Amino acid sequence: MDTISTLWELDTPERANNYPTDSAGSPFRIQNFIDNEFVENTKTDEWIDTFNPRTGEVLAQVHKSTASDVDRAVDAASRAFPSWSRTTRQERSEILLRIGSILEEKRELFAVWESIDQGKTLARARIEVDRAISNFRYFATYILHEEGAVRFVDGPSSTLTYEHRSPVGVFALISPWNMPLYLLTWKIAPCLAFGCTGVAKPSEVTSITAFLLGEVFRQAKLPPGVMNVVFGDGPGAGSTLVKSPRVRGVSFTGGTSTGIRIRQDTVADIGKHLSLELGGKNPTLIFDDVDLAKAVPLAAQASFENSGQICLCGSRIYVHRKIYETFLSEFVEYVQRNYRCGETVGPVVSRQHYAKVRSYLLQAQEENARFHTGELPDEAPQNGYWIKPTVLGGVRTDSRVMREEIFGPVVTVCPFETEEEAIELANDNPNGLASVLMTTDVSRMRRVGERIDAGLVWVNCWLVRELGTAFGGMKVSGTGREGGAQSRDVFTNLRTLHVR
Ligand SMILES: NC(=O)C1=CN([C@@H]2O[C@H](COP(=O)(O)OP(=O)(O)OC[C@H]3O[C@@H](n4cnc5c(N)ncnc54)[C@H](O)[C@@H]3O)[C@@H](O)[C@H]2O)C=CC1
Ligand SMILES: O=C(O)/C=C/C=C(\O)C(=O)O
Repeated sequence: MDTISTLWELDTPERANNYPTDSAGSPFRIQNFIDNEFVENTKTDEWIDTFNPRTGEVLAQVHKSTASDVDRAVDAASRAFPSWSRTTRQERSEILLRIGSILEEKRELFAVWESIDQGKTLARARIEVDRAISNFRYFATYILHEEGAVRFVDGPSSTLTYEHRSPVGVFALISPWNMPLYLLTWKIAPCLAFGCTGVAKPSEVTSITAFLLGEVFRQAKLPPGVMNVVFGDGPGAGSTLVKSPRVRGVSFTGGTSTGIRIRQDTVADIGKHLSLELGGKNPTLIFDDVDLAKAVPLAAQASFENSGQICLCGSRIYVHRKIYETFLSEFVEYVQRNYRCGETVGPVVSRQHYAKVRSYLLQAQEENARFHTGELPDEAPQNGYWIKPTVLGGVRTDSRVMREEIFGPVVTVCPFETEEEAIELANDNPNGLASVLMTTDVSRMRRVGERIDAGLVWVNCWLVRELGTAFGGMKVSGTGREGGAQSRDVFTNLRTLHVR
């Protein structure tokens, strides 16, 4: 049996964990999905090892696509575009709904492999598969209810003026390793719904659920070539893909420096659509009127969900001086009790990422920061990439620890005196993705919320997502927005017709 057919049946942790190798003792291999077929490499036979973050052992090997593999996928997407772009909304909607239903039937399969591959808890993985299903269902129905603007212009010009949209063309859909299926489908669903075709390139660190997704497309009878998946590294496959002149748009989620690189690599192709969702160093502001019984769990969840590996996690907590000491002791106690490695907290994703997160903790130690809980992990990870949830105090505002995205289970806590100071501290950072504001004062919600430099301001909540609202960041956190009409703007070209 081929790999995909075997994997398709392994939908419990026990069965999946017992399939690390083929009969020859090698890790199983993840192949490109082009024109609805899982295909062999065209030029080389190079593979990238991926690791189980819980153990550090090799889990699978990912196809290291060459430029000719990428070209083959772009060819397929280009050939499929004319007919896919002419399908009716109803037809596209039905296919997207079928994809959603197959994903729902295979919910446990996807959750089990996402958890093994990325390290996240199974509970977290299930939430993310549900969200992937919603991504398809949301855009499948959005396109059926979309309305355009029409105006009758009186007077000498006397025209009927209306807006018409058409799909842009082939898209590069590039996603990171922290929420692999959830974020890739956030791109694939609108791409298909608005009539574009695509080449998806998931992170080489977590490719398994994207491989399984190919099988979902096949079973849903998505026409060949409409959505292709190439695997491989960023500087190789990813970069070739975004630079291809036949690729008319790029939707990217990942690190800020990679986003800047992609922007540089596409700057001369002026008409290429670009949507970049990048890093965050998000503030959580807690005022003295809050109920700590609610504020403490919310702050902990925003800090440590998915081991802090969500670009929306709150990594800088600022607390009003009046309640600072009480908040800190309750917060630390809550984190120690509820966020435990191996139970409610998974490892970080990779050895490289472990080293990165550790380097910030080392710096914190060298700068005499206080570890209220957590510790500097060993230099070499033992049996997986485990880092304890860590709460730091006394970190200088100009420290790299305070300024840069760590993207791990690490949060800083500092006091503030006034509302004005809280806003200044929140905005004193190059990033501007998300923020949390906790207060019961309704006028403060607006006064402060409307001045925070962040594309998303959650007031007394976190990670509440309504897929029709704009999603994205300010400052170095990105370019453009996605979600509902914003996704439509990414994936379509707009023309205005004046008809006399
Ligand atoms: N959404 C977010 O905010 C995320 C932020 N990060 C941050 O970025 C840091 C680096 O993590 P990486 O895994 O290296 O993220 P990355 O941004 O390099 O990887 C994201 C995706 O981009 C691809 N890629 C890399 N270089 C590319 C290029 N030149 N052209 C086209 N595609 C390219 C990768 O293969 C992957 O699919 C993390 O430590 C973390 O701080 C990482 C993942 C998600
Ligand atoms: O769309 C969401 O709900 C979450 C998005 C998270 C990211 O984009 C990220 O962590 O990179």
